[in-house]
Amino acid sequence: MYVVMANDCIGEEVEKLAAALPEGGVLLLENVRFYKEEEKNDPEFAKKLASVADLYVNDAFGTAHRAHASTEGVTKFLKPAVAGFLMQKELDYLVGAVANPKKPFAAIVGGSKVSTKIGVIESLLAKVDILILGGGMIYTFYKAQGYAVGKSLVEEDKLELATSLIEKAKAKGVSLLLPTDIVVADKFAPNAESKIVPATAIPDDWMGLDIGPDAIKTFNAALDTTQTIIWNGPMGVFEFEKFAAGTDAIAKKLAELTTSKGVTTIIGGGDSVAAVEKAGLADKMSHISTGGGASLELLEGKPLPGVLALDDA
Ligand SMILES: Nc1ncnc2c1ncn2[C@@H]1O[C@H](COP(=O)(O)OP(=O)(O)O)[C@@H](O)[C@H]1O
Ligand SMILES: O=C(OP(=O)(O)O)[C@H](O)COP(=O)(O)O
Repeated sequence: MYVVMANDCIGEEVEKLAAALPEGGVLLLENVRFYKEEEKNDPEFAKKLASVADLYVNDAFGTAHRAHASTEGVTKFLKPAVAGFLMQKELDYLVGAVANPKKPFAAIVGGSKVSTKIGVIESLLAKVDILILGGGMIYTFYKAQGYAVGKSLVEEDKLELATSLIEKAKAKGVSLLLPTDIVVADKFAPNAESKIVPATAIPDDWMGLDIGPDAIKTFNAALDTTQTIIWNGPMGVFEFEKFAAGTDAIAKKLAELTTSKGVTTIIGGGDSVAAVEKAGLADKMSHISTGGGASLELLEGKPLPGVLALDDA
């Protein structure tokens, strides 16, 4: 196959290379973000990008939440403007499976802070049967319930929100599961001292960095009852080997449920994807999203400008 790369994404050289492209050839352009006009969604820049093409296929799901010149502006100058195969798969899973899931449907939400996941938790609460929480955000939930959390990560200004999310789950009949035990560390370091404690008995001067073995057992038993699972955010500080067990266990469970029971498993981008890839289980899941921010916005129910700009099929 004839593939050629240009040193720019607009201009004379690009025009010449495009004009000389043989049937079936590929012209790869330089990164559009080297121009500030890209992120500003400058119409003149979008027009220049469009000038060498006849139609537009957007397969960059990871940037679909951005209204930039190459994702949104360019669609005003090229028709048809359509989704590529990857974009279609991302939308089928993240919109389709979540809007119309095989039930029971569980969501696992982790990661560092509750503040960055409020939208996704609230949106999923309206759809799931089971909501499993892990990662750094759980200490805000524990503190809101009056537990001592030692030096664990807590967002003091989100305590009321945590209480209201627990109440919302109850009102909607969603089974909200918080870990019953925790792996605590004496410092935030890969070689920290660690021990397993009940979630209700985190000692002063220690911090929770992973979910414990009882929590893993309970979470696994809940996941065994499901048909669809969506996962966003690691269960602990998985970058440190010593605190990766909870995240690895969830990754293994999802892989097993997908292959042996045909459960639909969707990994929603960012660090959870990195964790699944690190565990070598990426090809076992039903869908691994290529967009961190984009998948989160979709799961929050926000429209993506890069998708809205495309023509209906
Ligand atoms: N108990 C914890 N304390 C502090 N940080 C945590 C804890 N559990 C997980 N994290 C951190 O959360 C980060 C991922 O959070 P986030 O960016 O919200 O997830 P994602 O990228 O999957 O959406 C990881 O770097 C991980 O180390
Ligand atoms: O890497 C990307 O997204 P991700 O880190 O959210 O997966 C995309 O390129 C979007 O990046 P941006 O947040 O700089 O627009």
